Amino acid sequence: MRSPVDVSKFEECLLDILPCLDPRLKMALQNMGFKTLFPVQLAVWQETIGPGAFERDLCINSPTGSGKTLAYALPIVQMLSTRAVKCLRALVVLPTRDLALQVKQVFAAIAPAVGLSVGLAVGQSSIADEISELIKKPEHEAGICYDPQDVLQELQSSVDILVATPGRLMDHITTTKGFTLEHLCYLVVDETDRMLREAYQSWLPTVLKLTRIYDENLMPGVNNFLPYASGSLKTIRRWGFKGKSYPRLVKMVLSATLTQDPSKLAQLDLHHPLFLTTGQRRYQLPEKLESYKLICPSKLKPLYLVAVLQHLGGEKCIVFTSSVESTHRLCTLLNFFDDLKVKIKEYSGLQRQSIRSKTLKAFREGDIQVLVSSDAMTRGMDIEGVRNIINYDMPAYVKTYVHRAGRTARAGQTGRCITLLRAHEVKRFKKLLQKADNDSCPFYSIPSSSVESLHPFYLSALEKLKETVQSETSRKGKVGPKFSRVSKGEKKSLEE
Ligand SMILES: Nc1ncnc2c1ncn2[C@@H]1O[C@H](COP(=O)(O)OP(=O)(O)OP(=O)(O)O)[C@@H](O)[C@H]1O
Repeated sequence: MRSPVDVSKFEECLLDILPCLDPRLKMALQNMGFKTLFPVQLAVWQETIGPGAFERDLCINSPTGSGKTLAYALPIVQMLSTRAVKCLRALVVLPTRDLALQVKQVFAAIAPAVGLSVGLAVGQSSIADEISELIKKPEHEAGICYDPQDVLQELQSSVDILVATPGRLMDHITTTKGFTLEHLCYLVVDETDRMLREAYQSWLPTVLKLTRIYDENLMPGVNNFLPYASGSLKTIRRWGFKGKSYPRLVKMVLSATLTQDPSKLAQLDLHHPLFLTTGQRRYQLPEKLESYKLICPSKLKPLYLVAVLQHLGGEKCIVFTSSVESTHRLCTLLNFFDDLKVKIKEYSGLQRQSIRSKTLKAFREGDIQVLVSSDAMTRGMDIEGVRNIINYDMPAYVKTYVHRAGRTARAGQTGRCITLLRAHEVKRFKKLLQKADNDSCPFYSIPSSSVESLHPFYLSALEKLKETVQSETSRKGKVGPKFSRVSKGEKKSLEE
């Protein structure tokens, strides 16, 4: 960790000259429209398929939109392409369903080219449906009675690679017959700093325990986690160097704001971790991102926002607020501005997953131009064509700024991030940006006439909002609108 690899020293590399790339994967990448590997992808390739040969665990800190997903997906798929027997060998864990779905799509674009299958465990469908996707049952002849124990022995994984959220992963670990991590070779923890912050039913210690040596004398109780880990195929892990088990579970941990705190990283039990980072700073903004600030009086913030949206003229845009409540209220209010000729929807952790997925699809396809979002959208989401980010509420931490702003200016594209500030926030915002090595944040200017002309519409929109809030309140029975029954703790995690 003390001698990091500087990813900024790497250049993009043409697929044609990338050493050792399986030609089937090259074709799959070309079908995705990719001609080169990005610097972080080349750096990881060197440490995995290249001379590094997966000998060390990798900690990858690289800006948003720099292509971290393919950086880990490609070497894993290439390594597994020679596997003889299908079983679960790679596990990728992410904090949210939408993010897991996105990562699964990247794997699904390359893995079938070499005969590998990818599964998803996120709770999007019923557990029964998910199990039938993940576990293959033996085919038996009708009319013959089989010993249930034998049937259990024959359950097999239908997937080689699994992309999961921690909650559903734990469900499968504890209850799904035939689901085993015994053969796992690769573990990826994406958005690591976010994943380490929450214990999620001890998913990480459980996964690590299940991938070490199963020796009841040395680890009493380990078999309690393995009620159904059976099957005729066995992966024998032995004691290796310094008491580590062999074959070793290779780990890759990544984020655009990866922690370097050893006490936090220690939870991952990394093997000679190698740190790959871009430049000197922990917080790095995308090269072609332009940051702007817009100072406005507190009461007139919605007006300034409407003026900015008009100014952007229907370009795809995400507006971030600080909570699920303000997301809902702001989105409702914006929709009362009749002459704002853009389609606006909300996206927050408080909505049902089906609604969120529908909104996301419409936004991806361009049927919605503006998404008002809580921090549920902050991390990882990759949506083509988002050219603008607006921080309606100033982010409290530089990390939040980095992830929010990082929804634009991805993959070398340009993008802008406009932050609405009240006068007293300006100084704090400047300090926050300095942590991301950004001293240049000019004022975003909109003609005062465009704000003034909105006043009459604003008053009537506010009136309508008041009525809506009242009717939502009475419909829900009690205090506030639809969030009234969510506890403070729950709200915090929903906002993430
Ligand atoms: N080699 C490549 N050539 C062209 N485009 C690429 C390549 N690799 C990745 N991309 C594109 O770059 C975009 C960003 O990739 P990805 O989502 O993996 O970034 P990230 O570093 O994980 O970002 P974040 O930190 O926000 O999660 C995606 O749209 C992806 O399709």
